This record gives sequence, structure tokens and C-alpha cells, in this order.
Amino acid sequence: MNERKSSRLSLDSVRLALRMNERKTQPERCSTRGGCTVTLYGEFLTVTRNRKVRCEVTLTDKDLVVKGPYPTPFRWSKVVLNLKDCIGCRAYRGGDTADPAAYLSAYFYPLKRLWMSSGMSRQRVEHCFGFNTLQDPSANLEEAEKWARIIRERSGRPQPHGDGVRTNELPRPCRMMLLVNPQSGKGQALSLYNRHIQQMLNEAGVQHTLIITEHQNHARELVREADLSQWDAMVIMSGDGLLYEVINGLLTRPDWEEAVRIPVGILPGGSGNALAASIHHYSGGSPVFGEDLLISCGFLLCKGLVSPMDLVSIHVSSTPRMFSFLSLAWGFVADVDIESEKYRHAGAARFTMGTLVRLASLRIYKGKLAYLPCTKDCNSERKVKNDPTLHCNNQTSSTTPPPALNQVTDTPSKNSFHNSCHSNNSHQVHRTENPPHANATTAAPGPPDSLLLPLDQPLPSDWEVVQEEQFVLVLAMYQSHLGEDMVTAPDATVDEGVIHLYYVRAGISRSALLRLFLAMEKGALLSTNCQHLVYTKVRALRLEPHSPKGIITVDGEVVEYGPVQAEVHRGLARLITGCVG
Ligand SMILES: Nc1ncnc2c1ncn2[C@@H]1O[C@H](COP(=O)(O)OP(=O)(O)OP(=O)(O)O)[C@@H](O)[C@H]1O
Repeated sequence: MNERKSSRLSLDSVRLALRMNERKTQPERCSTRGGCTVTLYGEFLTVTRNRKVRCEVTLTDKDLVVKGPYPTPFRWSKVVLNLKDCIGCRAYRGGDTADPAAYLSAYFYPLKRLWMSSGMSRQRVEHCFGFNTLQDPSANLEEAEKWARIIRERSGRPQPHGDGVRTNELPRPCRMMLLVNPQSGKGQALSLYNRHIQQMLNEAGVQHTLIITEHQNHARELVREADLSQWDAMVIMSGDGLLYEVINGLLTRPDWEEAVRIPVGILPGGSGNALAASIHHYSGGSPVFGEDLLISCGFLLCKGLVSPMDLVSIHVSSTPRMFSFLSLAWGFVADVDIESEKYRHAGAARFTMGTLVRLASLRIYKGKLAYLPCTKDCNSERKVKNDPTLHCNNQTSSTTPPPALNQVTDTPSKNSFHNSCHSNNSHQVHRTENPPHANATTAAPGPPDSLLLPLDQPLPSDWEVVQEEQFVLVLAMYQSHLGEDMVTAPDATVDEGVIHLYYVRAGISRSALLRLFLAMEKGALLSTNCQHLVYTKVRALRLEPHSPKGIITVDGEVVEYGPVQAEVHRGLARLITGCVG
């Protein structure tokens, strides 16, 4: 209701008012009002419209209710502040030693409707109350601290769902390493930190050490060498590329098994900000962009709930295995991402510009694509939301129907990269005959890949091979968003053990492709019924480009061009999501 008016309350004005008036508090008591347990009640002085006023404050298990002001007339009479929107609260003495009063400041970030839009964004509101019942300053402070402690406890953390989702919380106090890339996006990450994030973390009582990255791979080096016993979380403020460095730094440590359990977080400072937009989406927020997205992610970071996050191991021919948390792209999407670097000054609009340029000179990419379809056990701990395979054109290949839900496919001889022939083995038998991808996993740190064979060997027989060999794009996603306004896989969750594989076959018109990208903004890619778009859920994939030149990206970073394969590792890392996906 009238949070805006109450937010005008400043410490100085409250302090002034306190000197001139009295205030009453009542001891802690519990009663029930409107289904909520009332824990504390008090009458405090506060200031509105530059006038000292008295208000009644009630703390229930869910809300802080401010009634008043008195004396009337003032327009606002009751403000209900949901404790879920509170990131922190503190009690303190004023700077004037002659002033016996103590103060309570509580920091809320409630959702407010965006101007000229149906969307909602979080906006900061501070409430400050003065305690001066007693002449003894320490007694006043004690009372204020009691209020602050209970508000913090009640507003602390969202409750994890009771459906078996594995979540936990950052410890308090939390020792956070915060890596900021001053060059990311439009080069504003540091000023955005100063404008919003520093204050939010301080309000939430999150201790953090700010490290400004100085060059490419700086974050990777820091993380690889860090004494992890000194840190409770590692957070980056940049685009997705800096988190990619952090994840890969953790997974190349000799103690990778322990290292990868450290919660990682992201604050949007780049131009794409796909993971940040995904985290906001998982929290149930309506779409927001730019600084609104930053504040939402800052709010969720302060809430500190941690969820498992899938990582995908990626193999190319001659460089070491990588770990990816976002996407693997070839063709149109990868080209736009990299070629639009020159429009970086335009921020997120760079992708729109890049898309239009690339549309004007549409390319076809030749290659072979194969994958291991998802089966029931992909989501064994979670209800499958949709059919694992949804083909907009109702076909994976010209000869075979898509695999049915929960069915292990058994497709002989068509799985034949390198012209090898496979017998009609069952899933189980085949695995026995073809051990995991030992070459890539025995020497390097990180978990073994149980679904992959070395890139120079034929595919396992239970993989599907896409019959088409000409593509406009291939895109594997494991988060919901590809960019702030690109909702590629709206049903994706952070730890479902699934790769969402999309490909667009050659032959699509420019206008149809543009329609796909416009639909993506609304998360309606699959509603386009585009005959050239194919979507399926997979656990592993292999791509072998035949076009001599091209770009392959992993989490938006260019990797070696050539054969590439990937396998999802469910819940391998831990991500600060602030909510349950
Ligand atoms: N001080 C620095 N100067 C130059 N490059 C840096 C610096 N710090 C980090 N980097 C590198 O910048 C690269 C860009 O990272 P990131 O993706 O996070 O930002 P971005 O490219 O601006 O974001 P987006 O991809 O969303 O546009 C990373 O590879 C990182 O190694």
C-alpha cells in the first residue's frame, strides 16, 4: 500500500522525532490475529511528510504490520510488509552519544508493478523505527536487537518444497568471494555493484570480498589456487563467461569432488546474462531486464538458498574436457553470439542486431548429429512435465518414429558415425560391451562420463542418429534462458539431468526463422509448430560438423571447431538460486 511514503523515513528524522516524544513497547507476547501469530507489538516514533508521528508496529510470523500514523489525519493507515520480501534488519545506536535511543532498520524489496507494463520488479524500501522508552541506552538497544533478531529469523529463508528437491542454505555469516569483471557487458559491472549490490549485501549481513578480475582466465586461476576452507560461496558479477571460468577452475582442481560442492552464484553484469535470467525465471518472477534483473538476482542471492545444478561435460578432439552449465551451440545461434561482439556497446540489443545481420545472409551447416534420448530415469526423482520428445515436425528422421515416453530405443545399424555397424543390442548389453569414455576421464579431474565413447569411436547402439545432415542451427540447452529475453526452454529446471536439444533443419525461410526468435522472447518456441524445428530431451549428444568452417560455443565461449560430444551430470554443482526450481 503506502510503502513509498514510509520509505521516506530517514534515520535523522526519526532521531529528531524521538527526542521530542515518547514511545511505548509491550513485552513479547503471542496471540493469534487473522491466522498469524503475533510475537511482538510496540508503538514507535517515525516520520512521514516531515512530521513526527507515532505508529503501531506488530510483528507476526509472516508480516511486519505498521499502523498509523497518529495523530491523524494522514492517508495511510496500515502497511503490511511481507517478511518474505525482507533481506535484512539491524539494530544500532545513533551517532549522538547524548541520545539514549536505539534504532531498528529493516530492508524490504517488495514486488511492484512496472510502469506501463503488467510485469513486476523488486524495489527497495527501508523502514526505520526508534526505541527510546528508557533512559538507559543499552536497554533500548537490547529491545531493538530483540526485534531485529526475530525479524531476521522470520524473513530468513524461503522454505524448500517438500517434494524431495535437494536444497540447503548458505551459512550465516557467509564468507563470499565476489568476482567482478569490469569489462563485461557495457563495462558497467563495477558501477552497478557500487550502486546496488554492495548495499544489498551489507543490508543482508553478507560478508564479501570484492575481487576485480584483471584479465582473461584470472577468475579461473584464482579459483584453482584458492584455499576453499576460507570461503562459503563464490559469486561472479559479469556475463556467463566468468562463471564458466569459475566452474572449470573448480573442476580442474585435484580436490574437484569437494571443490565443486562450493555454492556458486551469478549477478548479471554482461549483455547476455542467460543464467541470471534463468535463476529469476525459476523463482517465479515475471520477465525483467537490466537493473531490475540485477536487483532480483541480488535479492535471491541475499536469501541464500542453494540448489544442485546440472553440469554438462564437453569433449572436443584436442583440448581437455570442459564443463558447461548453460549451452552448446553450433550454427546460427553461435554465429550471432560471437559475431555480435562488435555491437557490445549496445548491451542486450547486440543479439537482435546480430540476428538481423545473420538472417540477411543465412547459412547452412553440414554435419551429423546423434543423441542418447531421455528415458524415465532422467527424471526419476522428479515428475516429467512433458513428453521427453516433442518433434514439431513429428519426426526425428525420415525413417524412424520418435521414441515413446520412458522407452529405451533400440535402433540397429543407423547409429553409424564413421560407417560402423552396430548389432541390435539392448541398452544394457551394449553398455557391457562398450565401457565408458575412459580416454577422456581417467587422467583429468572430474567425474567419469559413463555414456560417452571416445570421439574417434563409433556411437553406442542405443543412440539416435538424426537423418538430416543440413542444419541452420543446433542448440543444446540446460537452463531455461539463452539470454535475458530469450526463453528457450521455459520448462527447464536447474537440476533435472536433461539436455534440451533443438535443431533447425535447412530449408527454413528467413521469415519462419525470425518468427522462431520472436516466439522465443515469449517462451513459445514450440508453439510455433515450425516444420523445421525439432526438439527432444537427451542425456548425451555428439555433433560432427562437416562444413569446413564454423563456430561452436560452450556457454557463449568459442571452443575448438570440429567433432564435439556432451553428457549431462545431474546436480554436480551447487547454485545459489534463492528459491527451489
Ligand atoms: N579485466 C578483464 N579484462 C578483459 N577481459 C576480462 C577481464 N576480466 C575477465 N575477463 C574475461 O572477459 C570474458 C567475458 O566474460 P563474460 O561472458 O562474463 O562477460 P561478457 O562477455 O561481457 O558477457 P556476455 O557474454 O553476456 O556479453 C571472460 O572470458 C573473462 O575471462
